[in-house]
Amino acid sequence: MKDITTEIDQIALRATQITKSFGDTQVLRNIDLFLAPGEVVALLGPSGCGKTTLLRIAAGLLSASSGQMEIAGQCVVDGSEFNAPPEARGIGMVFQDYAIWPHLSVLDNVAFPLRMRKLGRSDREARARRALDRVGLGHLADRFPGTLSGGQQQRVALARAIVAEPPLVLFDEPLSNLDRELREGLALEIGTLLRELGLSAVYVTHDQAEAFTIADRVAVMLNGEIAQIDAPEALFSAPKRVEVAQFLNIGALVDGRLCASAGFTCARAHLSLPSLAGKAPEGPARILIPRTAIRPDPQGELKAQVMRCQFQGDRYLLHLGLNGESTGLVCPTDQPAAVNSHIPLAIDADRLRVFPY
Ligand SMILES: Nc1ncnc2c1ncn2[C@@H]1O[C@H](COP(=O)(O)OP(=O)(O)OP(=O)(O)O)[C@@H](O)[C@H]1O
Repeated sequence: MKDITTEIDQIALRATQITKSFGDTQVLRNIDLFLAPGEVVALLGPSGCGKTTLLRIAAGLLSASSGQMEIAGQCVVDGSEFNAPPEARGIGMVFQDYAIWPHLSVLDNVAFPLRMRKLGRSDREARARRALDRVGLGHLADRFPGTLSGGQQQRVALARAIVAEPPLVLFDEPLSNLDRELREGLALEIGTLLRELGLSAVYVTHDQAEAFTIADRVAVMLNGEIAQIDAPEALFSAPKRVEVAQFLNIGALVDGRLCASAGFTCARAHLSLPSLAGKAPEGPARILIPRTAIRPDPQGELKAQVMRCQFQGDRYLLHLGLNGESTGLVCPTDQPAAVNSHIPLAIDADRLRVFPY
């Protein structure tokens, strides 16, 4: 492997201009990605956007068509010619299907990466027990995987991935085979564990809540590109592209016009927002009204139509539309509202985003 000794402590992963094509189809387009040590980045995107392909290139399970990649200062990918094998990368991996060996005990499964590194038996076992304790499975060390639940098997895979405290752990939709409640709990635990151990990780998921629970930064992948990478709060408050706002379902997108005197107007939605004057060049524009920017107000400037009124036990959630079209806007209330009635909403102009065409 080519050894790049400079910056070894500053880089967990650096991908530069990675591309991947299968035949004539390009599935990754010029991916740049940087992870500092101890950082957790989620790759979030719809099915087919290239998340798993990028992760498999980082794991050494797939070669890139072009570009470079370094892990902990070592070059592991250089164009299509050089692709270091997975075992030479020193990374931990957790997959959707657990990938633990049924013929080995839980303890031996977890100790396996240490055996590959030729550690002595007592040292291996002590470290494997510590890793199992960390994931709450110390009492199951002597059991075999076939006797464990799905959630427990995934904890074994997690313990095995962290036992050698690798410079990078790769997760490929690790929770998607588990039921929702278990998923939420385990996502929180994985996030906490990674932070306690100071491990760097790339975490592939198509579940927003999971990505936001686990990651310091979330890379939204669309159509083979990283459309935006930011902290979860920044993605919501300042999506850089319409497509990112749409994918994250942040709120309603309204098409209209911006002009210097009148601000933003949309005749179809009977909407006029003078405060947006000067926020972007004059001309056709699209604004994003985030869910967090609206609240019911009798004097409100936006008249939204109630498309659905959903009882949620402790409150009602109104699903709102404009001109008979669903918008993605929702509004919690204490009182139910009739479907097709109109409610006035006040808009917090500071939270609006303008996307010029
Ligand atoms: N070995 C392959 N040969 C041809 N095309 C492939 C191959 N592997 C993946 N693809 C295609 O590359 C694209 C990206 O696939 P990838 O599995 O990376 O997507 P993904 O974002 O992880 O989706 P999902 O969330 O459904 O797993 C898809 O269109 C897929 O069909």
